[in-house]
Order: sequence, then structure tokens, then C-alpha cells
Amino acid sequence: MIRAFSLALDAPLPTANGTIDHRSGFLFERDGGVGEATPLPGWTESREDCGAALREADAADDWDAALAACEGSPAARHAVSLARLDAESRARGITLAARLADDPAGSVPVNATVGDAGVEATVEAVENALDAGFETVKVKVGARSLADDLERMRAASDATDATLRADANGAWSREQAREAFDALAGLGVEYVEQPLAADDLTGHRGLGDGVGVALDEATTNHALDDVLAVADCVVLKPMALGGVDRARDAALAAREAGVEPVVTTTIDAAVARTAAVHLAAGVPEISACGLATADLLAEDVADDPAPVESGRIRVPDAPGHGVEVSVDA
Ligand SMILES: O=C(O)CCC(=O)c1ccccc1C(=O)O
Ligand SMILES: [Mg+2]
Repeated sequence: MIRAFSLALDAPLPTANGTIDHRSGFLFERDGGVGEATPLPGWTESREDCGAALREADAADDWDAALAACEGSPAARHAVSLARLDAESRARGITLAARLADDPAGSVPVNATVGDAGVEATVEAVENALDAGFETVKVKVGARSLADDLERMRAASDATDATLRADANGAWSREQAREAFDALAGLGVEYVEQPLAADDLTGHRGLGDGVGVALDEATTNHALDDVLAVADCVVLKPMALGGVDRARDAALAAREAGVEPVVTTTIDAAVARTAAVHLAAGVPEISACGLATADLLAEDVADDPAPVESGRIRVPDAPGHGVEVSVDA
């Protein structure tokens, strides 16, 4: 069964690639398992293509055929593969985390996400995050001039003890990125996510010297091994990678290559967000993940079984992903 949903954001999230103000997607149910597809054009197939793939999957005779119908549609494949893993885990009475990994952690550290804003509003948001117990804060940059962004980062660094990250969403030129990395190294910034365009993989080589290079968008248009060859850190979005199973495999490959995996959402609804928490729990000693996105939504498809508490999210211990979708979703 397929159910469509559309959720408003609590406040629009401005990024270097435009503003996200709502998230629309589908819940996919089969054999007692529930999955979610929340496509984000630029990262996944369109909503139309996602819906079409899910309808084909819904009509398929078995799970393998349902998954085959979603090849090339990562958000749709995310929904179907998750529904299958959820159904299997529920049937066995184990958590999704235990289905994905041998000895999953009970909780995962998460970063706060601060959108593009002026200097004062940025500092206030970073301070609020620290007050709420976050130790790591990711600030969106690249939507205004580099000088303005560096001023925001400097002010945030002066005002707080937070571990800071920046996410440029591919907005900078090589020259701007060089200047930014030199300035941010002095502030102790942990890493910059996707400083250069996703196409410019080689431009990232040698950029990080003190500040890490984290690649995100690059994972959608390059082979993982090529990304791992230039990155210090790789951002894994299960919705963009085609499922938590594929994201789990990518996380293991990253570790093998000496690259730190970080799991994040594409601002997904409760089902996909919680599934990503189960996935992250299976990666030993994972660094703070971009999973604190529930509060960005004004509404959701279910009560949140995995709220952020002092900068961490506890993995629900009910069988499967542990999200009980409300009937009127
Ligand atoms: O990583 C986070 O902190 C939250 C997720 C996030 O930033 C994001 C959300 C939707 C689309 C793209 C991105 C991104 O990381 O670029
Ligand atoms: Mg990013």
C-alpha cells in the first residue's frame, strides 16, 4: 500500500542551493513493514518518478520484484528496502539496528543544523544548540559572500565552545575554497561539507589541511571509491543512496578506506529519519550525525520515537524501526 504525505517545515531552511520549505513523499507498506520515500530533486529522482516506481513495486508479486522496480529511483528503493527490512525485523522480534549490524550502539551523537542567516541570528542559533546539549553544530554557508560567511563562522567560534562544521553545498570556486579553508583552520572548524561543486572531485584533493573535506553531493554522481580517494569524511544520506542497506555498505567501505562516515537525512519524515538512526548505531564510534532534523518539520507522519536528548538520539528498542505511523498520515 502507498500513502502520499506532504509536510511543511517549521521554518524554511535556506541553503546555497535554494530554500527547502516542505517535504513530500510516500509511505510504502507491505507484509507488516513500513518504508518511506521522501525524494529531493537534485539528490534523488523526482516525486513523479518516485511515485511511478512505487506503484510498480506495489503491484509486484514478491519483494525481489518490488526492489527491481525501484532500480534507478533511490528514494523509491529506500522505501521498499526499508519496508522489507522492517517486516523481517518485526517478524524476528529484533530492532532494525540489530538487523543491519552485529553489535549496534544504544544511541548516536548528532549535530545541530543551522541554516543560512545573518551573523547575529547564526550566533544565537549556535548558542541555542549548545544550551540544548549539542556539542557539534553544522552551519550552512555558501548562500552569501565568502567574507560574510567567514564572519558568521568567526562569530560563532568566538561565542561558543561548539565543534563547528560548515556545509557549502558545492557553492565555492577553488579560489574561494582555498581562502575559506585557510581561515577556518584558524577557528578549529572540524570539516567543510562539499566546498566545491560535486563535479569537481579532483579540486578537493589537497584542500584539507587542518580542516577536513567532507563530501556529500559528490556521492550522487561519482563512484564511491573515487569519492573515498579524496575525502576525509563522507556524508551518507540513505534516501539519496537508495536505502539503509546500501548506506550501511557504503559506511563499511568508507571505514575500510580510512574515511569517516557521517549519516544524515534529507530532512526526512519519522520513518526514514528513525531508520537512519538505526543505521548509524551500527557503525562503531560514529562521529556526530546529521539526524537532528525532526524539529525542522512543523508536522510529521508519526510521533517521534527517537527524539534528540542532549545531543544524542537513543535507538528505539521496539522491533523493526519502531515508528508507528498514525492512521491519518
Ligand atoms: O546534515 C545535517 O545536519 C542535516 C541535513 C542537511 O544538512 C541536508 C538536508 C537536506 C538536503 C541536504 C542536506 C545537506 O547536508 O546538504
Ligand atoms: Mg551537505
